[in-house]
Amino acid sequence: MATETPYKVRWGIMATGWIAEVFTKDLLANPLLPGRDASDIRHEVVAVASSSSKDRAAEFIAKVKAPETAKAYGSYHELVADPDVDIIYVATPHSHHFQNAMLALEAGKNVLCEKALTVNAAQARKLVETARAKNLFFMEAVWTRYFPLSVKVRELIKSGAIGPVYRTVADLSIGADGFNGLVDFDDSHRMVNPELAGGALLDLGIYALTWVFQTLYHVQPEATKEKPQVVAAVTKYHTGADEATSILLHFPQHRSQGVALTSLRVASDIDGRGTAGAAIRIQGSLGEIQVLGPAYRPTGYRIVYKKGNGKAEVAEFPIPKDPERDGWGQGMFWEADEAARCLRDGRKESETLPWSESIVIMEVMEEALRQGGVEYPEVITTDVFDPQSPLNTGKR
Ligand SMILES: NC(=O)C1=CN([C@@H]2O[C@H](COP(=O)(O)OP(=O)(O)OC[C@H]3O[C@@H](n4cnc5c(N)ncnc54)[C@H](OP(=O)(O)O)[C@@H]3O)[C@@H](O)[C@H]2O)C=CC1
Ligand SMILES: O=C1OC[C@@H](O)[C@H](O)[C@H]1O
Repeated sequence: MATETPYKVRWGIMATGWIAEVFTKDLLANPLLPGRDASDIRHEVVAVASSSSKDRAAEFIAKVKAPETAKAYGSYHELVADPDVDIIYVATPHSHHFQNAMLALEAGKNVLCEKALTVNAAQARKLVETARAKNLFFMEAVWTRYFPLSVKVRELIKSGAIGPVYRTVADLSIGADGFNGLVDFDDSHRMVNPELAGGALLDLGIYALTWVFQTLYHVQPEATKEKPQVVAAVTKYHTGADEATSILLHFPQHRSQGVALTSLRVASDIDGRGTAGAAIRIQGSLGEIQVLGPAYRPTGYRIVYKKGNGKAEVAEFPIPKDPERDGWGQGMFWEADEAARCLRDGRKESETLPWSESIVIMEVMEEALRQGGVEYPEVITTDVFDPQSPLNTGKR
């Protein structure tokens, strides 16, 4: 039997922080491991750029054990100009995403951009317009959406397994109270620093919204797609960023409601052992799906039926670990595989997280932050692209 030659995608990594490392190691993990079985595509890391220095990019390449042939750049401008790069993974703080993703798109590069996609909806719309005009692939890197578990949950909902879904309650809260009025992040840290678009909602609440959206909005038929009405409660931290945000989402035509919660101080999983119960409950009239584990990296689910006599169906979804790469594997490779397949098939957006849905989610977050009076500086909220913005040149 003839074997298909895998489609090869050449990645350029923009930035060298925490998530850049996690994602790049996932790119380098064996795609054939059971549970992933991606025999049709291959990822290559061909270049890495750091706005700090070329040395930092070189250190990153060595640290993640990328091939020695990978090029190290000391600027984002050099990376986007590299003709050997097919797609750029933007791994800067969300304050930078608009300018950095525009830099790549304007240079004719496909883009996978970390969450939160942008700081506001106007920036997200501008990126989508640019990708469309330039016929480029563009996707928000909400990795959770591409987990086999998420795929299965969406299938269960569409098949009517728990009846019509009327409510989803989802929480991602990390228990980082400092017990001194502060939280466990310095004021300069991107989690709470308004200059880096800090705050619980854009960083963590987006995962709670991901569960509300993929269970209540994504599954709606196209003909009756309905944006939610939004009511939010926001507690501001002394830096001006939100430390806790709770959002009620109402889809009146579909008679459904979502509750998306996030907090830096309390925890979804207070003892780290799941004793507090599922942080995500997808509630239908015949039963409910309880998603286990953190909202960003769920580990399994339990389905409890109304007439189940107390019995629950439980399914676990382990993340494949690569024994040849120090047991590495975080589950970010599934989104990378989706990006690769989109490039191979000439698709410019992923059906799993279409451009229009990323924009609606940004609209919801913008509205919640507006209701809470959270404001960010002009340099990170503008939707005017400036290749020489300090966000692109790294001049901090
Ligand atoms: N999907 C997921 O699970 C996760 C996603 N994220 C997302 O990834 C993005 C980056 O987060 P994370 O990796 O934790 O952040 P880090 O602070 O660890 O890294 C960000 C990198 O961006 C570059 N950068 C450029 N300008 C600045 C600046 N002014 N301040 C700080 N860094 C700058 C730096 O790389 P260099 O100097 O090389 O240019 C830096 O190392 C965020 O949008 C976050 O929401 C984060 C964690 C998990
Ligand atoms: O995206 C994320 O997921 C994991 C969290 O720990 C992290 O703060 C966040 O950025």
